Amino acid sequence: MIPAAHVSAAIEVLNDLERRRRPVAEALKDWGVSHRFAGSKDRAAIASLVFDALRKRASAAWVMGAETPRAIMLGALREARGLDAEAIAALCSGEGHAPAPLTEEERARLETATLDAAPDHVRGDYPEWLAERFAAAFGPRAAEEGAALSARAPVDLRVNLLKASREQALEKLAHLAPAPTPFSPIGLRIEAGRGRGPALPAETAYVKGLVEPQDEASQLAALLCAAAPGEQVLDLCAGGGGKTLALAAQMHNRGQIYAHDDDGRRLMPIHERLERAGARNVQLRAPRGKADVLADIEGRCDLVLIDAPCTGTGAWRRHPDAKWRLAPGALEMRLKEQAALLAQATRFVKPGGRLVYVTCSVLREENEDQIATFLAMHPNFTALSAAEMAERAGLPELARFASPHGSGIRLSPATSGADGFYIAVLKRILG
Ligand SMILES: C[S@@+](CC[C@H](N)C(=O)[O-])C[C@H]1O[C@@H](n2cnc3c(N)ncnc32)[C@H](O)[C@@H]1O
Repeated sequence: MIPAAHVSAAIEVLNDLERRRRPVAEALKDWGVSHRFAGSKDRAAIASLVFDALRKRASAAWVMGAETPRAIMLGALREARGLDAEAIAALCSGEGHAPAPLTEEERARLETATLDAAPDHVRGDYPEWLAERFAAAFGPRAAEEGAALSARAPVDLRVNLLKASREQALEKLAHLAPAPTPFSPIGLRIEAGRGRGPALPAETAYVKGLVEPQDEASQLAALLCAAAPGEQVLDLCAGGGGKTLALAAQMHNRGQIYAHDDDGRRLMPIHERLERAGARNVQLRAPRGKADVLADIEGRCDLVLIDAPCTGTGAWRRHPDAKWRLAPGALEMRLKEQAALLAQATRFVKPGGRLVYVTCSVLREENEDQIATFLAMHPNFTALSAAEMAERAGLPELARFASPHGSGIRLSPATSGADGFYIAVLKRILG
């Protein structure tokens, strides 16, 4: 397929998404099934165009003065890919499988339209219903933060210290040109290209468990738990085990991690990941009907981690379709789940122990506000300052990311180059 045909195919997929309102991965898969002549490189090129269009949907539509899939794709070629009107016109020749030629208006808009008068949610490419919440979280930097959340994410890897040092992993992956991550002392970063990312599952360093894909912010969230060898740790929302594995390495396989999730299916990948990583201090505690599978660790944990279900607004670089599918009802639901999890977690923290609350959301309601409400209702817990959190983790430079809205640390692509994350460390007062 020629590049112009990729653009036509991307417009088709965007049409499908608009009509059927379903996840982008499903729409791309179906397109591949019904166009079997397209090879894997073509499919990757089309996916990349669709993702760019979703990243820049609002600004592209503003530039083009229309919200049709074609308008969004054309606008995104300019906004996400930096193509000028001439280059876009060359793609839209109308010949063969190329998109129809540009109309006069389309061409004029691509040549002259600007975002100067656009509201923040358009310049920052986030849904209008979140405009007030972004303003509350970021003030005058809302558009800048949104724009950073709509850029491509690099591929970050966490080096598994159970198996290798960062220097050794760097050497083994030298052909991918990784660089050390700026804040995580155990991270490697492979900058985002336009095509498919590195084929990690085929890398020996991955197969042998020397590295795990994990965004730097997620690595830092685990590091801020400051789990020590020998501790008793409950990972209450362990999911696929990203943080569990990071904690196991931090603890040098000593002590015990109990990995739980109320959706047992989510825990399934953990077995294979633990094996590959050589993590040996993890007990899975999957739900078993009505049984209280965590009863024996009540009041015994040095650390309880809540990697909470959230809106995922901080991870939009990786899931650009999710931002347009997110609905106010989902936020309400996540807020209730988070409050319930915080209350539930208190049962397991021993006096003097820590409760670490993490989200990949940038919204205050899910972060600082949630913690403020919790603290007001639980006077036996107190929040560590950002400086204390950073110091305890041996990462004093993270203190600069102290939240301006309350306790905890806030990371975001615009400020730290990593995904949007919020981390609060609460301590249970002795006695
Ligand atoms: C952000 S994900 C966890 C990601 C995981 N910790 C990692 O690092 O890969 C949130 C998880 O919380 C789980 N969850 C939601 N409500 C829960 C509850 N009430 N109790 C335990 N887990 C819950 C979800 O099933 C989901 O797997």
